[in-house]
Amino acid sequence: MTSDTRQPLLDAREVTVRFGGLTAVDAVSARFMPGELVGIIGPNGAGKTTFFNAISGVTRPTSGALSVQGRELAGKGPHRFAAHGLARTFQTPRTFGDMLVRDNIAFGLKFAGRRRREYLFWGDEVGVPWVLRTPDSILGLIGLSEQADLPAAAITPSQQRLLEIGMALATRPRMLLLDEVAAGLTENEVEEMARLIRRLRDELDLTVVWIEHAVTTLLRHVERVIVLHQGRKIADGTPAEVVKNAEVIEAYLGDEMGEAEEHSEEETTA
Ligand SMILES: Nc1ncnc2c1ncn2[C@@H]1O[C@H](COP(=O)(O)OP(=O)(O)OP(=O)(O)O)[C@@H](O)[C@H]1O
Repeated sequence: MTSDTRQPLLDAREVTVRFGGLTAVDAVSARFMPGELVGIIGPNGAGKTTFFNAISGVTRPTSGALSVQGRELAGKGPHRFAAHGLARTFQTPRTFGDMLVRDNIAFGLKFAGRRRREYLFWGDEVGVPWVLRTPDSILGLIGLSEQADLPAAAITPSQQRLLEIGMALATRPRMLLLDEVAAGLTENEVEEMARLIRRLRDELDLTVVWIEHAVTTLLRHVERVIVLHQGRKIADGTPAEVVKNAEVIEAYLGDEMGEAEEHSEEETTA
């Protein structure tokens, strides 16, 4: 891999999270550069969500360092991470069911509006990309315009996931952490979701980190993938590199990886 001398948007160094005697995340280091689309995979219980929780301030790491755009944030709460441009989704969408879809987005925008001036990445309101300015423009971006006036509880599970992404975008982040946003979706919906994620990254110049169980889909859409196993990072590279990694095959073998390899070969020969 070529070395990148720019400042990472997020730099995790030797991050460890222990729950009693269990080490859920074991000295994981990873750098996320501006504009990158990175996947995180690993078997159940590998520590993916716990790592996400650590890098978004939801869980305080037992040890290790975390800097966001050069600012040291390990030990700070989720609001500080959000104020520095991180937004995330959760495995179970956290939308407000009684509120209208549009008002759920407005709630996120209110948070962005309260952010202290020094943390405004777009300089000022005028610099905010137009697609992130109003609830309706955000709903248009994620394809939920027609559902704007429905209570959030009335929309389908796949639309709930889109809404959660919309709420995260409303905070006008620089980095978007997606935790299994394709879980429970049909194959077509998963592909649409993947296309949306790429488009958001491209149009908004976001850094996106995406955990997903649908490994084959993930590997087709990300440029880099990190593999966790028993809390440790066992691989970090392009999808083509990772699917050939002996430790990954051993730890995470399965039809999924074989299938993914076939796809990545198809793509490189296409
Ligand atoms: N709050 C907690 N208290 C105690 N143990 C926890 C807690 N959260 C996670 N764990 C444990 O930490 C380990 C890593 O869990 P984590 O949810 O991060 O894995 P994961 O890779 O996201 O798994 P999955 O793919 O099933 O979502 C597991 O053994 C889990 O049981």
